[in-house]
Amino acid sequence: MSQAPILITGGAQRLGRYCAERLQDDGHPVIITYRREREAVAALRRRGVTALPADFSSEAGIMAFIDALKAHTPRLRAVIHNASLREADRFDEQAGAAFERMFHLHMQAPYLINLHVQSLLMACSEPMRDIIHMTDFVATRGASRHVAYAATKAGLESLTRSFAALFGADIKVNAIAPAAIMHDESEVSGGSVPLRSGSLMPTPPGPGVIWQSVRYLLDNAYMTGAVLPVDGGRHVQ
Ligand SMILES: NC(=O)C1=CN([C@@H]2O[C@H](COP(=O)(O)OP(=O)(O)OC[C@H]3O[C@@H](n4cnc5c(N)ncnc54)[C@H](OP(=O)(O)O)[C@@H]3O)[C@@H](O)[C@H]2O)C=CC1
Ligand SMILES: Nc1nc2c(c(=O)[nH]1)N=C([C@H](O)[C@@H](O)CO)CN2
Repeated sequence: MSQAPILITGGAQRLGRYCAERLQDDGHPVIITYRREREAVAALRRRGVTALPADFSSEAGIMAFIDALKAHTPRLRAVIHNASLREADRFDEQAGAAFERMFHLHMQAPYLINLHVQSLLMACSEPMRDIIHMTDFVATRGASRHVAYAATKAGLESLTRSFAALFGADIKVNAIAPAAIMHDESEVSGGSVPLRSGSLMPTPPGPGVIWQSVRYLLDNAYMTGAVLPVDGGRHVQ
């Protein structure tokens, strides 16, 4: 039987795209989600990646994606919850809506998708099945200018531990908590000066360090409920 696919949400750019391409290079069938049709999505399709449209900014959008996913495949090897929106806090009438968007994306989507894909993961006959949550260093530390973002990422980190306990030995559930991995175009005005993340190590390292972490978690049969701090040492500063 051919290998079961690996789903990466928000896999059309940056970290998600890099990992989608490496997983495919390793022989895994890959499914990504995207919101906006564009050349990057077409290029991934040309490589043989399946691209499913999904907008996780509402419960209805999340449930519509789950239905589309179940119609597309009867089983999954892994789910990587990568889709994310890092909105700065607002102090106007839009503050609640911004929080709600990040709640839906960082917490409700992983929660509902995990509950509904349990049967797809259990239909995978390979030795291991995985869920990986992309959280953030600030989930633990907090962030004065991204309060809602950090709080919803902290919620995702809690979901990691809860789902690990719920799924036990059947499905491993782990998180990766990065810091300053790639330039965020909105933060680098003009030049290409690397972001100073305040970490002990030179930044930004690029997406390869996240790919190494994903590969490690997929291959390790004895890890669940863990959060890997891929942050250049910031968590000890
Ligand atoms: N980059 C970094 O240095 C760091 C990243 N992280 C985390 O790692 C992960 C990957 O980071 P990065 O590659 O920079 O992420 P991006 O900011 O590039 O976002 C990834 C994808 O999220 C998707 N997305 C955004 N909103 C929605 C939505 N409402 N519904 C569905 N999909 C949505 C987008 O898909 P599309 O554009 O196709 O619509 C986008 O391609 C994220 O979870 C991020 O929080 C954590 C710390 C540092
Ligand atoms: N969804 C995203 N989350 C995060 C990003 C990003 O680009 N998209 N970037 C970071 C980095 O830490 C960067 O902002 C450097 O400070 C955090 N999360």
